[in-house]
Amino acid sequence: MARTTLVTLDVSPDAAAVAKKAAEHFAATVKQAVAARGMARVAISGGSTPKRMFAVLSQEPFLSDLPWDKLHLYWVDERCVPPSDPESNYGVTKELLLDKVPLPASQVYRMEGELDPHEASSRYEALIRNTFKLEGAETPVFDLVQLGMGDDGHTASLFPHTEGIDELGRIAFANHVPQKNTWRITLSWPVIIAAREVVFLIEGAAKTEVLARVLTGPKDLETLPSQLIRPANGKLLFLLDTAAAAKLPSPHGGTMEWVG
Ligand SMILES: O=C1O[C@H](COP(=O)(O)O)[C@@H](O)[C@H](O)[C@H]1O
Repeated sequence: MARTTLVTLDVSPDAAAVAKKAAEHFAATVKQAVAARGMARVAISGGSTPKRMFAVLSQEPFLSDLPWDKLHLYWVDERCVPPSDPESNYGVTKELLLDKVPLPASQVYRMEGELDPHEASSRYEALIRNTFKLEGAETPVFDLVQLGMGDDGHTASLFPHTEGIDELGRIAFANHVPQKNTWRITLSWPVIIAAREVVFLIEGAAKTEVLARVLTGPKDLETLPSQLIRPANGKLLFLLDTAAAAKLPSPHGGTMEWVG
């Protein structure tokens, strides 16, 4: 059955402005979760896009203003490399954010990219089960999941035409990505869409075409895994720069109904 998602397109003039918006949205969501439930559980992505946001979050006003002691930080996906590798999503976050803010190390839950990917993903699933105190087949509900999108339409480490697109039962799993000749560790899309708040951060001209195809083109989940992200709460936020938004029906921002 087709579902309608209310999509909010928030378009900023450049990448620096997107980073500021993303940091403000992160902070507001964390504070709201802490007020409601006493803690905030956030899953962040890697790649290049969130780097500027990490730098913004590591400075004032966020440095003093965020309830860092109540934040529990997880990852959406990880590359199969040690944390010291420049490709490590955790490593990048550590350098730009974690080393600069008073977030307790015991509340930072990284994916162990240095291990065998199957073992690492099983350990991550167990860690999520334990920290969320899940029972049976319960799905974890993150307060915020931040996503990026590759210029091939992938999100998290759900790449086009990979087996991970069909993974419904796991919380985290190892996905083989033949086009990159590598494995990745990733949350499954049913876990991502169960979050209370899901946001995509997307910028740059390399993403213009693919973003328009994801939001306005025919449904093709195998080719465009980002189309899997239709949150259970029926709403989805895109923080974009003008380059990425250029081929959308409302390139300056607004709302749209995404039916599929
Ligand atoms: O490989 C990845 O790519 C996406 C997008 O990355 P970007 O460099 O284009 O921002 C990212 O969201 C994902 O977490 C990452 O592992």
